[in-house]
Amino acid sequence: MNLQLALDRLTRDECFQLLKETEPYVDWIEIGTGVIKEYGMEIVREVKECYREKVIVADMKTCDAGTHEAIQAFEAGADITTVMAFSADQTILDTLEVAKRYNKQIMIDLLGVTNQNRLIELQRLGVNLVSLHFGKDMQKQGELGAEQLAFTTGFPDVKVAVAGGINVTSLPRVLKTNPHTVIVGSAITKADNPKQTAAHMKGLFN
Ligand SMILES: O=C(CO)[C@H](O)[C@H](O)COP(=O)(O)O
Repeated sequence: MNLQLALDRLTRDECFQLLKETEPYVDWIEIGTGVIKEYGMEIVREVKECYREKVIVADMKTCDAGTHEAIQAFEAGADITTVMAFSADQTILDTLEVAKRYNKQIMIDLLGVTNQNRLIELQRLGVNLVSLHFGKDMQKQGELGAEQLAFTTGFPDVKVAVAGGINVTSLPRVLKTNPHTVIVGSAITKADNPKQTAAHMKGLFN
């Protein structure tokens, strides 16, 4: 099981300071969508250069122009780039094709998808990595519940990453569902002691 640290709503310096402190406990590093919007692909390139042994996830949240955006992410050094599940099938197919060409991966973000039929379709298109994502704004009205966590049950061939306000309290409940990857952002990045929090959370994986 991987711990993916999501770097969102942070400056470049904050990203690198957080990585310096938490790197031993983190398996995958996500450059958040807002951080990419602020600093462009250059920050993906810089993080990969500093952390070559880590899996770098560029949270591009691509929903169109899939070929172009997947190439942008992989050329910058991302190992995985994200694509929204509601995108046209052609976008999903195009990004999968680019990933194959670069020997990299696509993570499909299920934000807003409530019908399992889309997951069936995605699997048929060749998708094998998804993120079960309870969005930042949805978190204002609740938290990732058992119903959302059960959404990918019955898809043993699909690797599932789980995201959305996961903290020290909710992590044990998430871990019980045996996800491939747990994505944690603010619980670590906004913690008084990010290093201690990352170490504690990673410790719960064992
Ligand atoms: O994709 C994201 C926001 O769009 C975040 O990466 C994801 O929600 C994890 O962050 P947090 O733990 O703060 O919710």
